[in-house]
Amino acid sequence: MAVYTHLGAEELARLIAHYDVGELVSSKGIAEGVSNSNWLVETTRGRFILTMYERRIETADLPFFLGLLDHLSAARCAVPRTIHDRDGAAWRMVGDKAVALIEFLPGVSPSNPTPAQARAVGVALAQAHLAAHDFPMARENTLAPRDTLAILTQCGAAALATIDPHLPAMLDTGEAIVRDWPEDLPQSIIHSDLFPDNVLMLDDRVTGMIDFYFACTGAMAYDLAVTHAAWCFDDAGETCDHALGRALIEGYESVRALSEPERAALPLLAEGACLRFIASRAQDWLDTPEDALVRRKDPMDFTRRLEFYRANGQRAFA
Ligand SMILES: Nc1ncnc2c1ncn2[C@@H]1O[C@H](COP(=O)(O)OP(=O)(O)OP(=O)(O)O)[C@@H](O)[C@H]1O
Ligand SMILES: N[C@@H](CCO)C(=O)O
Repeated sequence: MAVYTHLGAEELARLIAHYDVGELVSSKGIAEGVSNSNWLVETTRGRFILTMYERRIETADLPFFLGLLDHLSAARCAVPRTIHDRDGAAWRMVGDKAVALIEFLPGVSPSNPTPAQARAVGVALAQAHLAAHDFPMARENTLAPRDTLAILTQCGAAALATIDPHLPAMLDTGEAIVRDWPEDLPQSIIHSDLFPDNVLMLDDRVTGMIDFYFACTGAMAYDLAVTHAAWCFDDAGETCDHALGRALIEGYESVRALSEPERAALPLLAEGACLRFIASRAQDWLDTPEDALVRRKDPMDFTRRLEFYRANGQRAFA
């Protein structure tokens, strides 16, 4: 369920007429995703994704997010471009909500990634990091470890314990991560949420990295660590698939070699990545009623990953 707003046929046709994309033929709400409303729109000229920004995304950030898509796709990265309207605008308002028309890319998100697919994702991520170097805009990471620790602190130990008795321990672990966090690693614009469901693939080829709505200025090795945590475990985070991890990093380094400090920092960066998903999932869990239509994501899937990185250090990446 991710169509929060009803868009009538006439309203949609009027909206599409602002773009040079032919006439509206059909439209279908897309079930996947939880943050925005998305439609697959077909016109006489092709297929497009129409996104309506519902919550969490500030309109003031849209020039950054949509400009980044255009910048990366112009550099031939596997990223959809934004379709601009006849006046050149990357987004329009429908009532009080911003909407953007995005290039449709073929492909499906892998549910059981193979090493060849993980390698291809590593390549695509490194290409995006290099291509984003000359993107002229910046955006602060609002989910850095100190922010995510603040989210957990705000939830409070008692509320966290209602999710799982082991969750409050993450408050102390989070303190340690914040204390040791490296601030001087090489930076670019990073995706920072490159889970398999944000990657479209055809066989072993990445056809699209999507959902750049957490993209920000940050350490490139942190983005690789996020991707490792997101791709290389079973859903519950109980087992790390080292072959996937090796393939991911090998693919990344085939385009951009990691420096020694980046390699040395990977375990801690991965802990910070886990902390970020523990915090956002815990907050969403507490904010979402049990009987809501949206399935709540379990923060404990990432406490297990975090503990794995803590216990294994560099061995997690061998
Ligand atoms: N450019 C695209 N080309 C093809 N399909 C797309 C594209 N963008 C999005 N989709 C489809 O729409 C679905 C939802 O998109 P997305 O994940 O961006 O939703 P969201 O609500 O913004 O994200 P989330 O809830 O994950 O933060 C994707 O799973 C994918 O199937
Ligand atoms: N990809 C994230 C959701 C976006 O913050 C998760 O799985 O928790």
